[in-house]
Amino acid sequence: MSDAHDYLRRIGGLIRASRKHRGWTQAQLAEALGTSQSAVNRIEHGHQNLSLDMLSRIGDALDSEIVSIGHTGPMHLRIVGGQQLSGSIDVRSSKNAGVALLCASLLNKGRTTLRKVARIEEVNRILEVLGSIGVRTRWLNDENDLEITRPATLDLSTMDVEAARRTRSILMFLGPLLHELDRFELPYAGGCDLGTRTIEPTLTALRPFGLAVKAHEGFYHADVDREIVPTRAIVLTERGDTVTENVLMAAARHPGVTVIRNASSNYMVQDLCFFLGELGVRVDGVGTTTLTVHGVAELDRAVDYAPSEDPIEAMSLIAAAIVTSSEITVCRAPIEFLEIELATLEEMGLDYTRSEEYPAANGHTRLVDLTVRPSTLRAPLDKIHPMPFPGLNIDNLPFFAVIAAVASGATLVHDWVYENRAIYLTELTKLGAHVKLLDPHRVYVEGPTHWSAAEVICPPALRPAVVILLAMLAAKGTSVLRNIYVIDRGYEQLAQRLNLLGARIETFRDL
Ligand SMILES: CC(=O)N[C@H]1[C@@H](OP(=O)(O)OP(=O)(O)OC[C@H]2O[C@@H](n3ccc(=O)[nH]c3=O)[C@H](O)[C@@H]2O)O[C@H](CO)[C@@H](O)[C@@H]1O
Ligand SMILES: C=C(OP(=O)(O)O)C(=O)O
Repeated sequence: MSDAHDYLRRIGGLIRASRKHRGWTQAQLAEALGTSQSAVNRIEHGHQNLSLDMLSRIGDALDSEIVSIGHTGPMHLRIVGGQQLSGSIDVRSSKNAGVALLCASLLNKGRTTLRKVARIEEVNRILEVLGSIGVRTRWLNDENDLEITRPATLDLSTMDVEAARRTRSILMFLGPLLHELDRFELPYAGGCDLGTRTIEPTLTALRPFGLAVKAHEGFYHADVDREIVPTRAIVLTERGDTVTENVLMAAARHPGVTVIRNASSNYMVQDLCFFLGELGVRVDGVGTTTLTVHGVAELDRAVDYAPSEDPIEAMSLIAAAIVTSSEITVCRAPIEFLEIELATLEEMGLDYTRSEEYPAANGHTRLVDLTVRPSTLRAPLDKIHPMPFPGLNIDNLPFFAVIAAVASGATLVHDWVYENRAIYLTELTKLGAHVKLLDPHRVYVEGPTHWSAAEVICPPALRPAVVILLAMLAAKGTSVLRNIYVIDRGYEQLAQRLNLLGARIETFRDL
């Protein structure tokens, strides 16, 4: 086969996958392009030469950047650091609520509309999985509103296993699926590589709903015994987010009252509770560690919900202002989920102001605009460590390493949660920081740092990768950050949005 034909065949495959992802037939795509169904068929099989104009029209019609770019090699960033940033930036909706709500849409026989969903790779993977099992999803506009319509019966045999394996969120199919399938399989979950991330608490917590899971050869094999229903409160062995969300989703369609104790009250869990409320499932105790769910056997409503802003993105932007010594206003920051972080930063000497509070589109979450100004920071007296909400968020902890690097003095950052995340923070030494790994859970950071530009490959964990990017923004000269898929998993157009604040970041791929 010639190179050109192979290339056309690969592009055709991408177009076909993209079209199916949108839930379109060849005829529908043909109509959108003003061509015939047989032409689309030829394109998808690589039997038709494609002009750049046609490729970009297909990209527009299918809303797929991959097609308009036409190749899929890893993406990298080239950063000219040392620029001062300025201006204001809106925080987008959260990755973690986005993926939870996509999974929760499976509970609803009616149409689900989610407003301003983060258009990130993690969401794309779940959309691919949903599309592959027969769920129709459609981006409605440039605002990232998303419509989800599930079929009466789901066909798991056609699941896009490759997409499923790339996200940890696939675990959140367990709760919704146990209501409609007696037996099913899900591939092992992926996500950030942070050392062993157990799923045992999830399996234990779903057992009272009759779910038994055996892990075997890359798949979780699930069996549901409908005779078994919860008879007492479900006590979580860990106050985890995913486990809490799974139990909430299982309880939502269990006709009766389910009490969940030691529940996470973190931001994505709260968004899920509010969404369930819109679906007709009352959840008492939102924001506390005891949730009482008044389940309803059949959920069938046209539901419209706007997940709230991402506290981790807000923290990332605050950290960007701090390390580049810039004045930035971070608008729409969910203050309730940033209070400990801000109190800690205030103690370190951060000069910032916050606006009056105003409600998020979900009507519940409290937002503020935060203006962060250049400050001279000192290391905190005590170690910095995360706790379940309302503590300092574990996903915000890595940002304290790069902030500690610009503060004078020594800071101990203690990540007791993950077996293998702190280790990635030592990559900051490549940019001139003094970061010492004391043991797998603790790093010692000595500042202030004289940053120097470097070339680094993204560690396989989202937040540490962003931390490296922030250090590159601070380092004078040109840095290169390779393989940024891991960042795109959780942030929407981060480089482009930082550029609007005055950063100089260019995206490129290997040829
Ligand atoms: C899609 C999503 O929402 N992902 C978030 C979710 O992942 P997720 O809920 O999947 O988090 P994990 O289940 O991996 O839990 C995090 C880690 O904390 C440990 N642990 C957790 C709670 C506890 O009370 N004791 C304890 O030891 C777990 O063993 C695990 O090692 O929560 C994590 C912790 O907030 C966040 O980093 C992730 O961004
Ligand atoms: C750990 C994270 O994500 P995930 O659970 O998707 O791996 C994160 O958001 O930092």
